[in-house]
Amino acid sequence: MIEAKNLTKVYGDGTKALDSLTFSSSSKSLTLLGKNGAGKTTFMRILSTQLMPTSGSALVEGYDVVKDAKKVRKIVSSIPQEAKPVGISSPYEHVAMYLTSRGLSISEAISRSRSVLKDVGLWEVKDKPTDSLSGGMKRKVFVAMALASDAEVVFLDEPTTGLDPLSRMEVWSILKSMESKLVLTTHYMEEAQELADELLMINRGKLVMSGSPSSLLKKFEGMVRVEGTGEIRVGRTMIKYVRKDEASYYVGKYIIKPISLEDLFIMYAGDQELTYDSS
Ligand SMILES: Nc1ncnc2c1ncn2[C@@H]1O[C@H](COP(=O)(O)OP(=O)(O)OP(=O)(O)O)[C@@H](O)[C@H]1O
Repeated sequence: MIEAKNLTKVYGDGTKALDSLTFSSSSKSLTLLGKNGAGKTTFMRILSTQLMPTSGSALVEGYDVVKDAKKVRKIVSSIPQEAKPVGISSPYEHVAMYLTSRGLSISEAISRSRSVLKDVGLWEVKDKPTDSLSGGMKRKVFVAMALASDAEVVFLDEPTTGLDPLSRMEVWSILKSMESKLVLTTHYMEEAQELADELLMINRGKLVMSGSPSSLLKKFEGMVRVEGTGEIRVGRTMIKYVRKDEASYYVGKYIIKPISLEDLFIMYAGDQELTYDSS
């Protein structure tokens, strides 16, 4: 269970990254969505005890992230967005050392590292210095660490950024097979669709909406997206949402796309108050 009550974070330079965020979730897999700078990483860092809130409270599995920080650290594993491997150490050393630092015996750490490195497809490069691996493979080292941790709650900040489409799908299937609860951030809407039981959308540190992908997409039920015309502007693209039975009018002249989480993002992640236009 993840709970936040009036959670606020003001950084030293006065930036208010979280603004009285109140939210609770008992989902197995929670995905945080929001524009760059919305406050997702700040929220994850507070939940995983890497950052102190300015005010308000947050609980992970019932433990307060400030008062019970040591207990929280025992049950969570966190892979930050900016995580960089130690270049001279191998994937195998990364995973095994991480596990021993979490209190596993050396023999347990060795056997679990071996099995996880096979699972994530890093077995053939397990003894190479991570410096010599590709960017995507380096990212997978951290996925392997999270997977191996067996933590009750695993926080992953943009876990598949930089991975090729096949590797990304492999990582999704690994994450789905994990028993741990997952809290992740992503800018890939297919990833959110694939992994999230529940979405939390944040804008300027405030909760915009939360719910299952299917319940949130009900807002667009019976509609399609038309690109090339309309009032909504995303960069140079003009968009509107019309009812499916009106779509035939646009066929051949405009691009018509089925509704996806991207549309939820377009409509709600920013500051604009947008409305459906079916004229
Ligand atoms: N150490 C810091 N000092 C000052 N401001 C910060 C610091 N870290 C983040 N911020 C600011 O806090 C706000 C929220 O940042 P945060 O990293 O939480 O956003 P985010 O939603 O994770 O963004 P992204 O999707 O780009 O990773 C932004 O305005 C950011 O510039």
